[in-house]
Amino acid sequence: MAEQTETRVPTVIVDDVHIVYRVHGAGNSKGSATAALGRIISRKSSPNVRLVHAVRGVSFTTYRGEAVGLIGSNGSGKSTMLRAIAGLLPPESGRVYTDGQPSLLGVNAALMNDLTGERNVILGGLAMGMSQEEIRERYQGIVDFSGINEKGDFISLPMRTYSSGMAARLRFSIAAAKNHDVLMIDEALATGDRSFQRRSEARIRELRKEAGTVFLVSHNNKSIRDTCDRVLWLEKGELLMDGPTDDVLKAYEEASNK
Ligand SMILES: Nc1ncnc2c1ncn2[C@@H]1O[C@H](COP(=O)(O)OP(=O)(O)OP(=O)(O)O)[C@@H](O)[C@H]1O
Repeated sequence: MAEQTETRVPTVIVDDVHIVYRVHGAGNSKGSATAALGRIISRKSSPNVRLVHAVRGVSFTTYRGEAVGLIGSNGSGKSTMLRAIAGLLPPESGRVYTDGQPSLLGVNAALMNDLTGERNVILGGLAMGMSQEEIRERYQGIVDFSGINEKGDFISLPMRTYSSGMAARLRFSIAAAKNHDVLMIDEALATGDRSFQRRSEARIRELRKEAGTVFLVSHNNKSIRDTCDRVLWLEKGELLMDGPTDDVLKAYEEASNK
């Protein structure tokens, strides 16, 4: 067997990435369907398209076993960056390389509100590529981890009857049931209560040990401090700082207190 080496294995390489949103119908004039069709045929862009340059020339590399926090004020480009890593947004220029398929776990992850929690666990598992067998094996673990049934049999009720915290907990539990190459969590921890936050932080540490890279977007500096060893600070779409958690949070806290 090959000897254990100290080489670091890259999981995500972001190389000078720019991301631009095109917002249609941003002007005052109304757009009709025929006008839009005419523009498609003539290949002219709409006069009312506004460009939002959300990420501006960001580069970094992450490695296996790292937990990386993304911080920055509202609208600084954190969620956009994660969506680009997940392959959901094409960069305007630059490249994103990933080892394996990254999974994005947002508080808005698509679960079906009219279906029961139970059905959503099964659908979520299938969507992540788990087999029926694996889902059956892990089902009880997912429900127990989420704590949804602590106050009664909620798992057999439709998701729309859940509080936003309960729904977020179930989303996290489904996603955390699988070992991910790259797991990205957008504010998921902020919504659970204290004991769930502790459980999910512990699970993030486990996921890290199981070889993946974890990204965490959060406005809660304590969550970042407790889970991440490296932090990227984005501001106005630019990478302002990239370094050890304590150094970056110190600079960030100083800047926000000004
Ligand atoms: N779908 C979209 N269409 C157009 N512009 C968008 C869209 N989503 C985000 N933006 C813009 O891109 C910029 C970055 O937004 P993003 O959501 O990535 O920021 P964020 O750092 O995650 O913010 P927050 O901390 O508030 O969640 C903002 O200027 C925002 O207005």
